[in-house]
Amino acid sequence: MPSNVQTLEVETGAFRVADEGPREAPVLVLSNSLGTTLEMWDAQAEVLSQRLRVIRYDTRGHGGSVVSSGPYSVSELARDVLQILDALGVERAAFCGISMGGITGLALALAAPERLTHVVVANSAAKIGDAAMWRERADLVRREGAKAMSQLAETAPGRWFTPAFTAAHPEVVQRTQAWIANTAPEGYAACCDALGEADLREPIAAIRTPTLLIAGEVDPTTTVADAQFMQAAIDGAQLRVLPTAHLSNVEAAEAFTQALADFVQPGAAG
Ligand SMILES: O=C(O)CC1=CCC(=O)O1
Repeated sequence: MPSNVQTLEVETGAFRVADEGPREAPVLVLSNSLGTTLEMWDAQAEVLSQRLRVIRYDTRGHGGSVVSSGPYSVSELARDVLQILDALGVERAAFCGISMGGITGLALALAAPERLTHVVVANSAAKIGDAAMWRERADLVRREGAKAMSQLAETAPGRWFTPAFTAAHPEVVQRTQAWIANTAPEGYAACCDALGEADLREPIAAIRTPTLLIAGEVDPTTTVADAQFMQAAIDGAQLRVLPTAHLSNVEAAEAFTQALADFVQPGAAG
């Protein structure tokens, strides 16, 4: 469970932020995936906030953060991160994002490399899916509202987890389904707009921030091949593949936390 949760009012809106761990420690920012909230990072925050200052936030359109009307863009999502860091007086941080959070990390590493010590891009891609699919999903959610969010929640386990994990951990899976079911339709749709428009396949070659890519072996959405493409494009990027589907930080929480700690600050996971 997150502690020290606050609503931060910044120029670009109000953001629900949890800020945990020693004030003077190096900072790690955690950024959620589409249809989830900062609670998705509970397992990582619990361990890593022993030695790092862990700042997590609900992405625009999600959880308790601002739901402005769309379309959003990944540049806008990256700008929100900078506003949050500015408001908290943080000059430089390591950034770890999953899926939508991962492509936000790529945009951040391109727009403001001087603010990042490391970037971890999990279960993501330089281009996620295709524009037509995201347009269809955004249209459906805008048309059907809460009914579409319930449908997306019902089908989420098939995208997010392996069948074995879903069968073994129904209570964890149900908790994640509640996040998406409760996401504001316009916030969700506006993030789909951002994903449909984002194509960083060429720009990422300019990234010089130390980069770790994490992929899920059987992720149906952002594949190992997507991660290998990024690894080939980004100088020195490392790649870890975990035995998971899309939400690798939930499905393989311990291994994910260890990989993140080993990269950002060896010893931070004990
Ligand atoms: O479709 C999903 O739910 C998976 C996903 C795609 C982008 C993201 O952040 O999550």
